[in-house]
Amino acid sequence: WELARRRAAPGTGSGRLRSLPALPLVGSLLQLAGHPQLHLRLWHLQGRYGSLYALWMGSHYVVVVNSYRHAREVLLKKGKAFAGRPRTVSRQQVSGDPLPLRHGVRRGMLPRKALAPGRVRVLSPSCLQQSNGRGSPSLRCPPGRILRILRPEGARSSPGLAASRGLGTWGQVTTDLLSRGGKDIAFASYGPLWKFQRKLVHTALSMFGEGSLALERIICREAASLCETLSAAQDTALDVAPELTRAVTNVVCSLCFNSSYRRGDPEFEAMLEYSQGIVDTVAKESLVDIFPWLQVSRDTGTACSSHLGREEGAGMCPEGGGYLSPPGLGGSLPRCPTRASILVGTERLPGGLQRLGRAGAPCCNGAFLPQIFPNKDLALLKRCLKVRDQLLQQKFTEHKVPPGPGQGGARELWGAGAGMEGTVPRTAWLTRVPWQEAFCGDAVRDLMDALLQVRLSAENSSPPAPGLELTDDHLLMTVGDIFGAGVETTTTVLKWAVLYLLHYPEVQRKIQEEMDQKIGLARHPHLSDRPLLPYLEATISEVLRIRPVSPLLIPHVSLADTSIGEYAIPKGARVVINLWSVHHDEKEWDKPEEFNPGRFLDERGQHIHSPSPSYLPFGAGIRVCLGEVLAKMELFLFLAWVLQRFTLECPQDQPLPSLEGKFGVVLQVQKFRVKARLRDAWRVPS
Ligand code: HEM
Repeated sequence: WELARRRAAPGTGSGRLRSLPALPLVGSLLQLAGHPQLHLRLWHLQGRYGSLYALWMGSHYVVVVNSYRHAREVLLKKGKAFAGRPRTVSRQQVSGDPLPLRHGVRRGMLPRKALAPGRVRVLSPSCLQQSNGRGSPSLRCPPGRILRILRPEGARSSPGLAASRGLGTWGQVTTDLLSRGGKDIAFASYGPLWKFQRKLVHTALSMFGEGSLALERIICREAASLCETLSAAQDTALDVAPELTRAVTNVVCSLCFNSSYRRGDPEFEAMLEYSQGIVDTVAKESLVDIFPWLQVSRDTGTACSSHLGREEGAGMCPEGGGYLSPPGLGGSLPRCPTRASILVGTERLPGGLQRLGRAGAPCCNGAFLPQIFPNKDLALLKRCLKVRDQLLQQKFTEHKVPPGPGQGGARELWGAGAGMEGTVPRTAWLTRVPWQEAFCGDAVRDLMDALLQVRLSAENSSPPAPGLELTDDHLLMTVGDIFGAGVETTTTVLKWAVLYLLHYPEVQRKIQEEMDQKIGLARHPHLSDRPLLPYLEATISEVLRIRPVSPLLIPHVSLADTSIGEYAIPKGARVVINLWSVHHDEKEWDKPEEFNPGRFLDERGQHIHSPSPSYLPFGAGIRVCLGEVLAKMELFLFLAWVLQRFTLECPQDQPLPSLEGKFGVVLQVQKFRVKARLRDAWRVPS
């Protein structure tokens, strides 16, 4: 206990934010422990610390925002200053100076073969220790080659020091794995590349989706298929979760890959499984995120596109901690004794330079602490990501090589479903036919095509725009993001909506009455019916309020010294917006615990409006959800189609399912079954 101390929050006097007590190393973990619902714990803590307070997650300084006033300041007024995301590694280009070494060997003692050009090399932490803090760690390489070592942002020396400074930006191991170190949109740091990716997806979404009849047709096709399934399972207790997931997945799949799944497709089953694994493990502020050195590297590396399929370049995959053996190298890579290798093969740099080395992302964290604690969550996540990456890679390759006349494209070459249970197809064939030649940019059918086309035009324009270099990883992670962010969120909101309709049959009746009056039975609902169905719209809004699918948004990070209210917020602080608190604030909402769609309607019940500005289900400002329009289209059409035909009921022999969520990367619904009864008007008279 003598070691116990209160860490001082930054700022002075009245400008100092109240902070939960914190112990060295573990931070405020003891105050948060034992409560699986982090958003509720943070909500309750307001009683003692006020609506804006700080805490320590291990060495991370975290500011918790529980009120709309402060959320608005973070997201809207100072959106740019708070637009960062937690990161594990940063890219630091090497200068030419020798690496200052604290322990271990000096530069001259590095194995010579490790620096030989054109060779794959793996340096182990035992021979290369971290910098002692004097600038970027660097090594002088043979001419024309650059050795690059990545370190966590802000980590100047040891994690201990970072912790004592209090603002260590030791990052989210799980989200870094998920996004290959932030090469996606959701977890990428604010910067020109992130802006570029966001703009690309935004344009592609408007091209293929939002507002276009094509997307409405896709959603309606899936809604019809969902209704068929409900019809076939009529009067039995059905787990609707996989059906809703399939419907939403198919919309996103059509958008991203111009393809969809039938019921029972093994690829779809694999996808369901890996998605659940990711939801169960990512971004729960699990121990491995707080203490990255808790992870164990195993040989379960995920396929990293920048190394797969290249004749040159191989080594340890940064994401998975495993080794990749590319064609020609025969898998005979040296192993790092501590399995925390940091260097991998070569990578092209603009200007013909070759870059050697890539951090074993979270594996090394620049700290090279012994990795001795097994971590089940992490192992599960890596397994799931491996499957996801194989799938993404397969789709990616298919898009690069579209089917020629009489060909089934890449899928035919490798066989349908290839890659899911086996290994990712090697790209030896691709190296013979450069994708740039095979890719048919004229027929842009989906998001993947659109991204490839941008990439192609960027490659053709010389010199490439600085800082806007889209690698294969960026493309894959961007599409992966749309999948990750687009499927789980929308499906979860649909599940919550069904659950609330079971609890509130009078709400369901009112929606159906409204539909009967305004649409009738002679036609299907369309998007243009939205203004005609305000009660359905209000119900969707109330579901999004009472059970925000992303109760803590995605953590933001301050990019400069700034402030919230009168409190100083230092650069690098993580800012968590507790959307649960914002949506359940009694000062903003009348009886916030009550499910009452009517609160979103005007006095005449004909127009939808929010009674309080304290409503941010999609976030706001610079980092606002990219799929808000698409998600709202899906929620409206799926619910309208189902409720036009079916009445949803709780199976007689079962109690009403719980309305309590399970905190995770989304606020999950507990498993439940539902009976979909065909409404009388739809029954064919016998
Ligand atoms: C009902 C469904 C959805 C809800 C409630 C939702 C909510 C959110 C929230 C709260 C954020 C975080 C904002 C922040 O950190 O400040 C977010 C980010 C994001 N969402 Fe959604 N989302 C939904 C559906 C979608 C869909 C369908 C897509 C894709 C088409 C999507 C793509 C994204 C992306 C890419 C981000 C990251 C934006 C960035 O960091 O710049 N979301 N979403």
